[in-house]
Amino acid sequence: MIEFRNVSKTYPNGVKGLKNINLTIEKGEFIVIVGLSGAGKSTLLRSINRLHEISEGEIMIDNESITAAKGKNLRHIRRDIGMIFQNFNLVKRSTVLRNVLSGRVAYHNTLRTVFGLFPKEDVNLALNALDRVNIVEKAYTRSDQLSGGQQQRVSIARALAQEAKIILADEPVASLDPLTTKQVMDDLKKINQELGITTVVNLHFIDIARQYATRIIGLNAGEVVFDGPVDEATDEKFQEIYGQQLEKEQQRGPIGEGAE
Ligand SMILES: Nc1ncnc2c1ncn2[C@@H]1O[C@H](COP(=O)(O)OP(=O)(O)OP(=O)(O)O)[C@@H](O)[C@H]1O
Repeated sequence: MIEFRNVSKTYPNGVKGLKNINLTIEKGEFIVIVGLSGAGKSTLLRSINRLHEISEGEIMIDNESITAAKGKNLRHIRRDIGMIFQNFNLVKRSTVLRNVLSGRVAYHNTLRTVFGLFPKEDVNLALNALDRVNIVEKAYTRSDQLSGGQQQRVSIARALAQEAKIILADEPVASLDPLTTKQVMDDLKKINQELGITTVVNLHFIDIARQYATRIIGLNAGEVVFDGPVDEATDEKFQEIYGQQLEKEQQRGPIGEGAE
């Protein structure tokens, strides 16, 4: 469970990224956060694992305050949280397997992992993770030889190898075409359903959000302006919330059918 308690974030230049956010995200939910550019989606997502520090309030992960956590305790809470980025964040010159194994780093002492000495169980875990996202045959390929969609699947496998209980995905499909978008979103949904991993995804596009989310949270200017199930997140509702701002944003069409 992730809990935001009166969370605000003010950037050093005075911009308010988040304004008094109160939210509870239950285990196993698939949350999509939507909002226009600058609404605060990244700030909210990245505050969960403290990639961004909040200015006020507290964030609880399974009833433990990550806001107050330090040192080993903080590392342990973070170990349970996998992160997926728009640009994949892979070591491009390393093999796929090595990138996935990096999800195990937090479980071992540094020296061992610097030399790539992962136990056999970790290698099996990494290969299983790659199998789950259907690219195990790429395990020994250099990451920069993969397509964007495949690289994003490697980053999902890395979060699986990490044995994350929560996955945060910050615009995971923003650099991908519609077909690959579907494959990556399907993978995220599959692991959410099969493994019960709580998933929080930032997306720019409401129609993709509606296809995958169990609950949609809408942000505007750092505030929660919508929080509800998919069937309440209608075009009319979003028109009412975002009004003319929405019309200026390009809406992406539905994801193509027939992808694997
Ligand atoms: N490092 C920073 N310093 C100052 N202001 C920032 C910083 N990062 C973000 N902001 C501001 O905080 C607000 C929220 O930004 P954030 O990146 O969270 O929005 P977003 O919804 O993720 O937008 P996008 O979809 O464009 O990524 C914006 O007004 C942004 O300009």
